[in-house]
Amino acid sequence: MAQEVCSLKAQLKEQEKEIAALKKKLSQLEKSHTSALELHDKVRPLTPLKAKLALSNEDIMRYSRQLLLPELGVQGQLNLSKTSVLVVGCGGLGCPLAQYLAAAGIGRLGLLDYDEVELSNLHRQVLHGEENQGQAKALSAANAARRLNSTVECIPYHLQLSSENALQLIQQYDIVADCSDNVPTRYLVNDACVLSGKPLVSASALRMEGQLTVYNYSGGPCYRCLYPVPPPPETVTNCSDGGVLGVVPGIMGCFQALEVIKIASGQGSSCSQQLVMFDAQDARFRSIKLRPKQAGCAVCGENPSVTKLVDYESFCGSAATDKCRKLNLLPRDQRITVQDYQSIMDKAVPHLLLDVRPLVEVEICHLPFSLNIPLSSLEERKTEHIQLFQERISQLKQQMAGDCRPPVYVICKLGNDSQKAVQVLEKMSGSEVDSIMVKDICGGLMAWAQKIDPTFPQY
Ligand SMILES: Nc1ncnc2c1ncn2[C@@H]1O[C@H](COP(=O)(O)OP(=O)(O)OP(=O)(O)O)[C@@H](O)[C@H]1O
Ligand SMILES: [Zn+2]
Repeated sequence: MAQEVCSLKAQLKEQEKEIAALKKKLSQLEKSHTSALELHDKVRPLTPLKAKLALSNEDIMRYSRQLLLPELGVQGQLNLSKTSVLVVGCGGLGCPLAQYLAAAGIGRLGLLDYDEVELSNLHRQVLHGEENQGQAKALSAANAARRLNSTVECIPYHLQLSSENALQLIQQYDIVADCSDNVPTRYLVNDACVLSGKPLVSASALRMEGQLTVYNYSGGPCYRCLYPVPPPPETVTNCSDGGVLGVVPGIMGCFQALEVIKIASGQGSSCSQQLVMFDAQDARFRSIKLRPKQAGCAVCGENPSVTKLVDYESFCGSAATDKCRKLNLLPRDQRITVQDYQSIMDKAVPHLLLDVRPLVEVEICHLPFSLNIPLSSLEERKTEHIQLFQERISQLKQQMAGDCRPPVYVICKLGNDSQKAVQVLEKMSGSEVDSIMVKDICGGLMAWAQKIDPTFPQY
């Protein structure tokens, strides 16, 4: 009887988890579906932007504080009203940028993003609110910008910028702002801007640092002039890996808005061939001169080899989204799934769970009984960590009957670092380490949260 009650309770718990996951999915689908009608999911030709000949009384009231600036004045304001800007990415940079461009009275704002709003976006993507979770970022940003200034024409594009649509889209705008977060998109936006002769105001933000420059403007270099070869994919970090303090993209997005406004109003930007770096730790901006436009540049040089858009994911060796950056370093038999690990836990099979994330992430959440040794410490063979690991293996051996190899399962956030850790452990010598059987848990803790335990925090 008691056994039956227990089993029913366990079944009920399982079904509750499934229901919670389904409810979440349903609400996200409903939100994006109801708003989908207004969204542009493909590129359509736009009607030309109507040029204002004079400011209305309402315009004068609304923009009075900036009209007073001799640097802007009435002509600058009229210039803003006839300028269109395409914002690529409505995330940490795109939100403040779009907010200030709308407030300043830019004529037309194209807001492009393939993604939907998530809770973890809200600390920095300030145009989106809690009620927008699950909604297309492009639409959420467009609605927020319209609330701020209904005279600005906002066009939401819920699509991924790609080699197929970039030229058609970018040709319809006067200025482009790159607010994306991945290398293939940066090259794509750059090449499309060079091929269509548009200035590109580009920024980035990570951890406590930001950068800004203006490409393809006033005879200055393009992105490829400076970075002809993409960086190795494993050296690139983004906000979901490295973290970012929300204010930092806030500052950099505002800075992008400033340069866009200066270009659009006619003052001009001084950031061509200039890289501005912001260090939030020291509260300091520094500026360095970049090399000039390169005659040998593949896209803007004298004999360009890139005359049309290419396959940027192959060129960079990485995906144009940060959603599927999954490495496959280990053979299948050296990896277990989160379901496999759940059954190991349920059956109480003796093993060691090694969590190789940095301590700061382990403090956010972790599975019970895991041993934390960050990947960097394993790579550097830090003596105290290796000793700790060996002690735990000895304990495990004592606990296990017979002479089979003690199993070590390695976990991280997404299943990339854990594979690297397996490779490091395999190369290690020493009697305790030699005898282990080490495997990686595919998809890491985020797969655990999605597939096994919906109450486990996703970060
Ligand atoms: N090729 C692309 N087409 C459309 N949108 C893009 C493209 N590449 C990147 N983006 C968008 O650019 C934005 C970058 O912003 P940011 O890095 O702040 O957001 P995020 O990807 O939501 O963050 P996180 O990495 O924390 O999940 C994202 O919303 C992303 O969807
Ligand atoms: Zn160039």
